Amino acid sequence: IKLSAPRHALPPGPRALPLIGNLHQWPTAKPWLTFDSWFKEYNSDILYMNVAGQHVVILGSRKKCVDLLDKRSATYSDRARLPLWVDLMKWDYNFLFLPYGTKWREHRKSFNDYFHPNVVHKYNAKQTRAARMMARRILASPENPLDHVRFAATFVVMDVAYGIQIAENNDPYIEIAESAISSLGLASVPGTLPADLFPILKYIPSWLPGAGYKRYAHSVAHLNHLFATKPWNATKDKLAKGEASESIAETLIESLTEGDDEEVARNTAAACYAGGNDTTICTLRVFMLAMVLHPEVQRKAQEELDAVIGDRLPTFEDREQLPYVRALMKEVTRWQSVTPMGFAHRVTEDDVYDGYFIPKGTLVATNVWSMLNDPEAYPDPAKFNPDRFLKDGEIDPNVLDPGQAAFGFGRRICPGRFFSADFNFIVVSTLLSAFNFGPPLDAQGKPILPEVDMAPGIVSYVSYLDQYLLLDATRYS
Ligand code: HEM
Repeated sequence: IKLSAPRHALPPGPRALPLIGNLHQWPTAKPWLTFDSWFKEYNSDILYMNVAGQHVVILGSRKKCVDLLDKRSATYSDRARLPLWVDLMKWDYNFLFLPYGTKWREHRKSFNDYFHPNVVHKYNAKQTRAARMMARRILASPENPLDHVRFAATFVVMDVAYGIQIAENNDPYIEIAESAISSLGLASVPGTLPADLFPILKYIPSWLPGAGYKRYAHSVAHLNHLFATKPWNATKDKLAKGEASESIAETLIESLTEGDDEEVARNTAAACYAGGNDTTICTLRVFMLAMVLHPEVQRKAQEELDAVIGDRLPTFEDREQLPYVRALMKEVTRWQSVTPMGFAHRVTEDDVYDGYFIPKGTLVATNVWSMLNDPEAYPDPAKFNPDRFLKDGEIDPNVLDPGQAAFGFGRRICPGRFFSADFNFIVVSTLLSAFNFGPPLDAQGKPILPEVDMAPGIVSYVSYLDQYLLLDATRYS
């Protein structure tokens, strides 16, 4: 007699209904907060939901993420099948969306060649130039500093990727890229769009009522195609004329040999903008929000900058001597994560973990917010407090670096994190050296403070910051 293997239970979670499972309970507004409360309610840092037939596991601790996504990465590194984004919107040039396999591996390897921690220093000169350009632009028109920060983040990425120096206004590449990127705002978390949950929907003809999103998806596909090809072809043309300046695209094009398929090379350059632009801008928005709300932190960072570098603007050589600024950046990453649910992985084999069954095809979401707000790792987690990372004036190695959760896990961990840390350092230290951030004042002279509100999205951003942010340039000389 063949005995069947003992059945393992699925992880705990809300009770499911027939057919739709937990679809009706899937949280849409700030899902990371709902999941955090469920971890407590079910007394478990691993939860299970069935979203209309799709298995979803939500992890709420770093240990669980490391155990599964790092240690079992051979089976936990796939991505959700996202037909709307990948097949219809043609986001597949961004390897974030590619399924685990040869094509993803080729893209990842090619990208790593240019973003490895040992090579990113090559971009420091371009990053410093962009930060200084930003400071000059703010000085010339301080009304909306966020625009200048966005410009700097975009300028540096286009310069590093293609050697293209974008125009100050109405740059054609940026118009294409921003329109395409904004389509990502359509969904809150991967798997929540109708066509992602029900792949059959992608076959609905776009003229049917209710299928407006499909028409929209076609227009995004066109923009995505233009974005992946236009700056790449422009670099090729310049190279042919001997006019190309140093860039990742230039090196990639030069290394292509007759008959090579250009796709991986072209997508490597395009992924710099696609992966890095919004995340960087949103992180810098969190920084500015924190400065408006916490003048005492701002003052402390400025005192450190003044003591270490005096009158000039900061450079990368100063970084080691600026522990408070480094701690401040860690706290920005932790306090309001711009990727509060990371980016879901998919399991490619049935698995058993901690006595629970995790079926093949499960989407594994990482509730990064819970990890970065864990009071054991970070006491009084809601408080913005860079000092939590310091001991005797130096970075305390015993406090968990928030980057250990904020940038994801395993083989899919963010490959742009070293570049991002460099750019954010030079922008933040330049801004703090040159400007004071503060809120506007009401008629009685009282500060009008912004709310801490992170809008849901694949990349979450601080809402309503613009009208609460004032800069004064009295520090600039
Ligand atoms: C504060 C800045 C950033 C944050 C918080 C961030 C966060 C993330 C996260 C959470 C993931 C998914 C990891 C996972 O699946 O476990 C990811 C993937 C990725 N990031 Fe970043 N990122 C940032 C900056 C950047 C930059 C500057 C670049 C490019 C220069 C970049 C390029 C990518 C790419 C290409 C992937 C896809 C990796 C893959 O699927 O194999 N990111 N990032």
